Amino acid sequence: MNSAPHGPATEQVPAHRPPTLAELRQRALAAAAPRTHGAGLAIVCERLVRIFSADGVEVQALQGLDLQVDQGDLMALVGASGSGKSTLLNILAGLDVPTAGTATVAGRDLLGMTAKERLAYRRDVVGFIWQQTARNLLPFLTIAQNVALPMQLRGERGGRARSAARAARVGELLEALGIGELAGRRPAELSGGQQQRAAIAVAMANDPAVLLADEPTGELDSETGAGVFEAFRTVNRELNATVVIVTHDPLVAGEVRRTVAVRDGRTSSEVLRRTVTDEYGEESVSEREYVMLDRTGRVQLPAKFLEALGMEHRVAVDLGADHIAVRPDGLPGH
Ligand SMILES: Nc1ncnc2c1ncn2[C@@H]1O[C@H](COP(=O)(O)OP(=O)(O)OP(=O)(O)O)[C@@H](O)[C@H]1O
Repeated sequence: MNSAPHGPATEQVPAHRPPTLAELRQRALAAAAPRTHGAGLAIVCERLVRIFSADGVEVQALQGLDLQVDQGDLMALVGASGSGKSTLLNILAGLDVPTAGTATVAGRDLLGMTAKERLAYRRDVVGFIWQQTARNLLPFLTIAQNVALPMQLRGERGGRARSAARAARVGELLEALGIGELAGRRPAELSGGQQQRAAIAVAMANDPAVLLADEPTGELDSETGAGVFEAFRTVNRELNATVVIVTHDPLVAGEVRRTVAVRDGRTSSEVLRRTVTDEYGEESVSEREYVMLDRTGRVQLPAKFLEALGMEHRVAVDLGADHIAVRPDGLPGH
């Protein structure tokens, strides 16, 4: 998991001697120092809770979710149906407000915004792409007009120079997404994949810091979906957007550097991928699985690991020099 800088680092005191007064003072100062919380991070969620009440029944869609996303990251959020992915995405998009916890996107505190600030946040700081292709674009406007609309809604005056700059931005975005020649068409005259790429252009119109997408390839066949995913890669790489994609699509989840799994309203595990080059210059992708460690020291071990070793109820833990070993209870010698 990514670590956020939490104030000045303190020196570790060897276990065999008690800390000196100077060391204790240094620790106290470090603890009291203002936290550079969120520096270099596009998204920070801590103990995020969202409770829905429907027909007198309470549903805890998010149950203390923690998530940090680096600026410039391209990541996938996966998880079973009902695990809380869309609830999280709606909160990050400013469409819903959490019941408790903290959520910060591009330095904006999502719990402390006025209605006016929330509107500006949704227009300027985040871009959102829905699964339903028809929901992302206004059917009676051309693709170019759809992309220009968020810029016009900013309401900045500036006459001809401003209009020319907007038109140039529309052209650049459509070219970058490979649909420049479709600028004059209406959404119904585009394929599903082209509509989603146009939706990405609309979401990027005001140059948001974060792009959020809820199952953007869900209605597309895998080849078209791969093209749309490539468009996300382009805006991430060339337009510096941090991209978070909720997906069931194994193709998308397998292609991003980081995949975070949500289970029962919490982030439960994640996979980080990096390309490694061996001594013969051959490139391969190395994958490593991580689990979240919460403030009280709880970790949720991957179900497939527990099943593989038949672990349940109680496990034996041992402290090693640089690791903690978790073994099935009742192994001989443990
Ligand atoms: N507006 C709402 N009112 C009541 N309950 C809700 C509401 N929105 C979501 N829920 C509940 O919250 C839980 C999480 O739902 P959410 O849509 O976030 O899951 P999800 O992981 O996105 O699922 P899916 O993959 O099926 O879209 C579910 O139990 C859902 O029924």
